[in-house]
Amino acid sequence: MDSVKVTKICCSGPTCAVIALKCPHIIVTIVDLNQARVDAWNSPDFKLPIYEPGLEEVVREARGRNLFFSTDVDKGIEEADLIFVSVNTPTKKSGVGAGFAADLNYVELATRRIAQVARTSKIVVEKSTVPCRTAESMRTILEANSKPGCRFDILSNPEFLAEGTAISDLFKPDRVLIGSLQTPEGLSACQSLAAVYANWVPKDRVLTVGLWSSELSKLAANAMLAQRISSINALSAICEATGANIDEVAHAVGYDTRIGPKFLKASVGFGGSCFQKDILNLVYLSESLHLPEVAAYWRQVVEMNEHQKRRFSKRVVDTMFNTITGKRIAVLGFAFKADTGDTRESAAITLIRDFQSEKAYVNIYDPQVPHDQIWADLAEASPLAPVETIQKQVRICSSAMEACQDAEAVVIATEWKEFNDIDWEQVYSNMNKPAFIFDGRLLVDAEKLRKIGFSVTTIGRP
Ligand SMILES: NC(=O)C1=CN([C@@H]2O[C@H](COP(=O)(O)OP(=O)(O)OC[C@H]3O[C@@H](n4cnc5c(N)ncnc54)[C@H](O)[C@@H]3O)[C@@H](O)[C@H]2O)C=CC1
Ligand SMILES: O=C(O)[C@H]1O[C@H](OP(=O)(O)OP(=O)(O)OC[C@H]2O[C@@H](n3ccc(=O)[nH]c3=O)[C@H](O)[C@@H]2O)[C@H](O)[C@@H](O)[C@@H]1O
Repeated sequence: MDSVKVTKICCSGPTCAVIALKCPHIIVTIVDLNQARVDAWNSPDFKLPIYEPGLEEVVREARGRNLFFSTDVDKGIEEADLIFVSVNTPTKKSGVGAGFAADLNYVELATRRIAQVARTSKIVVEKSTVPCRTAESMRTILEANSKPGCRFDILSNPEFLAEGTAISDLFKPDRVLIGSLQTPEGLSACQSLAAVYANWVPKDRVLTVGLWSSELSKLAANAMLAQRISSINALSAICEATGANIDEVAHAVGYDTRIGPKFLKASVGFGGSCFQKDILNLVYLSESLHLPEVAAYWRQVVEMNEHQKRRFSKRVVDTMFNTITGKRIAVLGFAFKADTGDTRESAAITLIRDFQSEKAYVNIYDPQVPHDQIWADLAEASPLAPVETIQKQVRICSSAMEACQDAEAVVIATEWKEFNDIDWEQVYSNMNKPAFIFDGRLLVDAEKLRKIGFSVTTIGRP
């Protein structure tokens, strides 16, 4: 069966901006219901809705050439041969599976829209991270609502990029995974999408597998990445209690080629929009399949992460003579990792909430996170606290130096490189004494800071 040559794509997000850049012969329209987001994508001065290194250059080159942004979802659907569904799939907050299951409402609404609007055959690509066998539901919805002569082929093509390195991940992916039904039509649709990636991804990096394997591989990859972090963080607690050094342990362990050195950095806890959500999704899936031991195994990865955050806040309080009431703490970094403005599930939010509940004053500085985002996150983290109370306890600062002024302690919550270049002597002279530093990211040179006079506490070191 001949595969369809894709000439028009409709989708959302950085992935499709890169497809447009690499495939000038394909018209790519990114559609989103959110007008403010689309306006930002289209803004004349390239004030894009997300901060992502390298993204602006991609959009500058392709926008208006073969890359377009629009809220006209229906037109986007109608004109495309291939549609990526990359809508949000957050953890459900209520109803069946609340707190664990993925909320598939947005995927279903987008799918129904495609069925309703399409007048010609389409390849529909599931890009969102979804539970195993979601493509089956999408196919049922599409087929039950399709117009005569219209056929839909569903593919799974999970996204593996990480925030902060999205553009380089997309330019040089470890692999592109495409799952399809193993029917002639399914395999042909798979070839159509593979041909798009072939414009810049070497053939041996495009893996084609069955639909369900592809869906599950995405959850599996995130679960195993997060599991490495929880493993190293669990070991960091043993280091603190024994005198071992977690960096040395990670280095020694990672030298084994079977284990490898990446993703073994101990931290105050992983954050981000996906690790927790996807593991909980896997936990729910396992429970639904009557596999309680499997569910418990994966759940522990998230529980260890919660434990790591709590352990860190407690160490701050313990070290500061068992009370931080009325003390000023500077929190450097609010994003869930460096090189992103994203704060979803950021460990900083939990730490600050803990400091607030100890009645400390908190100064926050992050080079990328907008101030109103910080306020919104803090309000959501403490729903019972009146806004005025939060505002009395917290100050958002526009530099690290300002945040550290008159503080008793500095907490490094995000590994922004610029925190290494801070004039620590100056910080020391501006702080109350004894001046404490708590490095939740293994970022700063503890010995150098001790020489200045700081009392330094680092994750995974005694
Ligand atoms: N953020 C990331 O780095 C990664 C995200 N993913 C997955 O990709 C999916 C999307 O994640 P994000 O981009 O972070 O979510 P997001 O919440 O930032 O963006 C989703 C967008 O979809 C739009 N939308 C919702 N329903 C729509 C509809 N019916 N029609 C058109 N637009 C609609 C929303 O307005 C929103 O702008 C999730 O399933 C996530 O797990 C996978 C890998 C990486
Ligand atoms: O599905 C997703 O959304 C994405 O989730 C992660 O990407 P992301 O969350 O953007 O960022 P990571 O670099 O994975 O970092 C996640 C968290 O783990 C922390 N981390 C990471 C690595 C490490 O060694 N130690 C550690 O604490 C980071 O600071 C951060 O808080 C995966 O790395 C991507 O492959 C995946 O596509």
